[in-house]
Amino acid sequence: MSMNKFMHPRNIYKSPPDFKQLAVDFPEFRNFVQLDISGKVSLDFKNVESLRALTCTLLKKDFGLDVSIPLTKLIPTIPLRLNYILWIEDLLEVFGIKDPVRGVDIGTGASCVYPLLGAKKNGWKFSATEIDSESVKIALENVKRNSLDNLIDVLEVKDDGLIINLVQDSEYDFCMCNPPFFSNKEELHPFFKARTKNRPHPKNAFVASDNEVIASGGEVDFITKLINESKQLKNKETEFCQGNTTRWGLAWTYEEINLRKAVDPVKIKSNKSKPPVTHSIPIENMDETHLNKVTDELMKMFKNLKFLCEEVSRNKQNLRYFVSAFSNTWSNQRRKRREEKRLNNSDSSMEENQNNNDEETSQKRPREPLEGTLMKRLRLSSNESDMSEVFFKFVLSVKQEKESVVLELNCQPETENRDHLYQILQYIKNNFKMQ
Ligand SMILES: C[S@@+](CC[C@H](N)C(=O)[O-])C[C@H]1O[C@@H](n2cnc3c(N)ncnc32)[C@H](O)[C@@H]1O
Repeated sequence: MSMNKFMHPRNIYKSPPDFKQLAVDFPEFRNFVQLDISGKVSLDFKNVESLRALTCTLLKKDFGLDVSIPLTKLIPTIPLRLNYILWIEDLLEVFGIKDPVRGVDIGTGASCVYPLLGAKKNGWKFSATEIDSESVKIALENVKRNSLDNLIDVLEVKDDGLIINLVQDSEYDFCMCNPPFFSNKEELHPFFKARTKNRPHPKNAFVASDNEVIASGGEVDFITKLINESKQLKNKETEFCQGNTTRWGLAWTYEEINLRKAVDPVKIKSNKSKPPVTHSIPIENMDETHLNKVTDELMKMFKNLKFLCEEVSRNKQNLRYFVSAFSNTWSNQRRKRREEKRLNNSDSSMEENQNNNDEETSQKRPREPLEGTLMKRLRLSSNESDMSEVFFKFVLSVKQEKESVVLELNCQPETENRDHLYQILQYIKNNFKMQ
């Protein structure tokens, strides 16, 4: 739950749910928790039934929703789904749209989670589309069980258009979508889309039917199709859309309105109070390739430092990344190198000793320092291997200016440490070599 600080400021799950209290209050949840000898209650996130129990219990406790989802269908993570609803609330506020609000949810799934949340929490009306007939049936039952059929229409659709048929004769204030993320079965592997092999293993079990998460062309084609359809509907009432798989949100409008006024998930994460740490790399005869050359060099450096680097946004003049470090791999580099060199030397002479069984040489080397050296090596390697917890996280912007590329580093509030930021920038300055 260390990622909770990334959540929307109004997300009630910024403080993790109290599993103990949930187990006391909800017997159906109690069956899935473990109690250790210290009295701590935990949940096995790798178990799909436990995840379903958590989802259904949170929906019941926090929204009064009674939802049933078969284990063969996508089990929505409620804190993330709530994030998107809150984001839409913010966008509607920017547009000045108040009751009655009417939206479309494309691919609502068996849970019908977004319409149920939006209708119950805010009284929004929804047209919820779904291509999978089994999911449509279950979604309809979920809507009915919660007496929300006056607000939510679940529509079974064909794969012949996402909103084009829907929006022909009705008006909507927004259109949202959590698209099928993958384009084929191979992509279901957790590392397929990872930009680095260092990405930690997912902590949660993943279950969904193939149709729910696979569509020809994956999320990019799905959203491209949606954008193209929305262009055709430009003068109709399509205001914005959200596409989301890995917590990325995409919103657009044809109105003269600055969507940035709404809560920007990236802005939430960056540190607004302190200015970024910056460094300017002078470039002679700047052209459009230089920005990429600089970022390529930075990525190589970050790979050496075992950082996890995720691109957040990209345009011709500006690239932005979230960078996570899992231990301090950047400071005292010279000392670490010296240490390693010394270890290597001592290792090779130790091998020589063993191979040659040269009594004289072995007598020259006392035992004590050797043990000390081995211990140091253990400490170094254990420092570097734990990828499960983020040690330090920052935002890196790489901006092309007239005769330079400017780097801006900014702390993420949850691991705020300006010293780390200065040290990492110093490491970059010391090691940056433009090819
Ligand atoms: C990733 S799931 C999202 C389900 C749910 N909205 C959620 O967030 O948990 C994508 C859903 O889109 C549906 N889908 C795929 N193609 C579609 C299409 N052309 N029109 C409507 N729904 C579609 C899938 O069946 C699946 O239920």
